[in-house]
Amino acid sequence: MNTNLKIAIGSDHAGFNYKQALLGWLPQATIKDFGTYSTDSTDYPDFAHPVASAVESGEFDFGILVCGSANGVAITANKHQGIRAAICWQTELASLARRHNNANIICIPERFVSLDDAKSMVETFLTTDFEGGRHANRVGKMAC
Ligand SMILES: O=C(CO)[C@H](O)[C@H](O)[C@H](O)COP(=O)(O)O
Repeated sequence: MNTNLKIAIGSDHAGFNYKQALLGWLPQATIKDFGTYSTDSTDYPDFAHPVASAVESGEFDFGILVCGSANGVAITANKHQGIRAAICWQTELASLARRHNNANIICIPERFVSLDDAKSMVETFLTTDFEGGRHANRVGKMAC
């Protein structure tokens, strides 16, 4: 995995355990933890917005957001004009999110996937390039 990538990661309480596992698995030099920092009940926008802003600014290359279903963090992150946040529950979806949608944040549903699948999705997401071509036309039309 490209250790030069700068990655922003965040979760609510329902995504905390997988966030911590991913922190211990990804190269530490390239990742910043935006919280949450326990399993105490939290509000996912409080963590999704900072991660989205960090990626949208260009300070970080990609974001990883984890919550129970991934819906909350994805809906929140996609409020940001420069964000293309994709909910992924299997590795092929993580690949397509990068290849076809040029996604810059992966949203993982902790309560619905295994940790091994989460790791596989993250590795695929971070190592797959956008294909451009016809897909670039479509991505260019996303803004409203
Ligand atoms: O937005 C969500 C649900 O679509 C996230 O999965 C949250 O993690 C979830 O709502 C948290 O639920 P809880 O009952 O408060 O733990």
